[in-house]
Amino acid sequence: MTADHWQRLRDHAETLKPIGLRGLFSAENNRFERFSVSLDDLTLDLSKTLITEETLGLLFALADNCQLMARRAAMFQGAPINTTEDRAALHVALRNLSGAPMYLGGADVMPEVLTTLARMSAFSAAIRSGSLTGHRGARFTDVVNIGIGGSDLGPAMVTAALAPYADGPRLHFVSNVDGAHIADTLKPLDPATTLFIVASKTFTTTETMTNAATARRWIAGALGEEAVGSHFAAVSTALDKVAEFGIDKTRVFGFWDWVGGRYSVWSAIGLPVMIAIGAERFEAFLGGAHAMDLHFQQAPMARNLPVLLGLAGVWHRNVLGYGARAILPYDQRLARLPAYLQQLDMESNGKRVSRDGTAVTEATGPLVWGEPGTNGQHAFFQLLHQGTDVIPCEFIIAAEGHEPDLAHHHRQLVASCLAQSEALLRGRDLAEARRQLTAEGHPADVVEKLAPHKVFPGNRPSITLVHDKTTPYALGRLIALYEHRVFVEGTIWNINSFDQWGVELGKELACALLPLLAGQTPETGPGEPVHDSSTLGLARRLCRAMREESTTPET
Ligand SMILES: O=P(O)(O)OC[C@H]1O[C@](O)(CO)[C@@H](O)[C@@H]1O
Repeated sequence: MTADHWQRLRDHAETLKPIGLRGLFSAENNRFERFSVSLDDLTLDLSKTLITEETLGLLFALADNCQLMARRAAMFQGAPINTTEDRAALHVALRNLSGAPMYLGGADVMPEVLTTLARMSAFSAAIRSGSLTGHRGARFTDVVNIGIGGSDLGPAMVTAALAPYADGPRLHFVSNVDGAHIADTLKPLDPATTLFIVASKTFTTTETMTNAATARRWIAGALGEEAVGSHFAAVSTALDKVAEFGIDKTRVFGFWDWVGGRYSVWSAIGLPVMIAIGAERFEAFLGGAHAMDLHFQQAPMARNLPVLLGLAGVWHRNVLGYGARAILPYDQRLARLPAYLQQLDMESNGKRVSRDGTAVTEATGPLVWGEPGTNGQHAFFQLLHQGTDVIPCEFIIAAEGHEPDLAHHHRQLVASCLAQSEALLRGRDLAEARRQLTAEGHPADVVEKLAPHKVFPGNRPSITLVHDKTTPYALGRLIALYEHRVFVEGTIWNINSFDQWGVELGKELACALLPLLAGQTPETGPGEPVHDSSTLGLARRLCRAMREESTTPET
């Protein structure tokens, strides 16, 4: 019974709480050796979490009880584990560069995967070399990816992270339907040297279709309708819809319904990344993810990074009751990683019913948020250290930066990262605070007044991930680690991590509101308003101002 496993974990947690994290460190001086695990140069340090070997044993037993190994095998075997959409979740095939067969319903998907990859390589090489040009024969200097969610966050995050490896055209990403996004992006660009990639799995997403139509008008307006074909490419699973938009099929890169949007950066959705860094480095990125796939499949639980990271997440969420996790990359170029992981984690595991549709009995995905360190330290770390909620922090740091001339910056970055996790653990008690204030020469009354404010409770958990350098390979491996972590947690919670029904209702209601904002009277059902009075009131209020704005003559 899974309930017994939860109970054992909760009973065990009660025995650890009075000891606390600091207590564990005082009692054992080799926690780092015991609770950190590596895959090549990637080290996962769990020692600053409230765990012991017994904790891990209980978590492994829970994982066994939840059939983690069988579920993992089902994913790699292409079983339709996304049951509500009757689809496999076989994104791992996209980084299987060995080409060893991977089956979906008895058919090997690898030939198609490798063919698409080869087409992407040829296309990106032609753009990078300038052999494929715009309508007027000019080389493309700028590429604008139009997409949202998984069709934006992955390539945008990876392109920024791997900027030191970029030697192709400049990349831009437009996602928001707010006209400001595309307007600001296009302002400095020259239509003659700009290529658009319209990226949408479904090719129906309103934001993307609206932005794509605006981009199309921009090209047609500047270069003529006949130029459109030379300035657009598309990435989609809906090839018929792409054809309707008017993009030539030689410039369309497909992927498959067994690739979820938030798992798609490895597919043709990664085309902008390939254009920026070249096919060889893109393949290194895939190679890093593949190494993590093999590790996830082969390593025993006690050495398995995704299993350990996932179970630490479950321990924090369900047993210790922490509702959030902070993602803190000490790497400015990983600034979009928290946003990327928000979609990966929260769209996957923000669920309230089990796989069979019954209500879950345990809490599921936590709130995921974050910012790069050290900026976060000067903003929200106050709450992490002294707020009333405990938020487990996940620090990510490379041993080496990409700026050899600025090694002293990197030393400060590393020192800050380590100091934060140390401070969270260690804290500062009242006596220490008093001693410090006295040593600073404050009079006794000031010491008494200030000391409580200078207390840090400590005992706050954190996880640290370290690798040598954020190379394409290391980044691929890191993202795949987080993907599998989400899978491990979703398996323990017995939810479907691969659907996203929760995004639908808002989309439907937005469609229903559009006529109202265009000044039409909403239809009402028998005796019932279609919209609640707040939504209706706000819509009318906005509508009035919108019309006034649109009729205001330009000055
Ligand atoms: O690639 P598409 O089909 O435009 O979808 C974009 C995003 O929208 C979502 O469906 C959520 O609305 C995501 O799952 C997806 O990544």
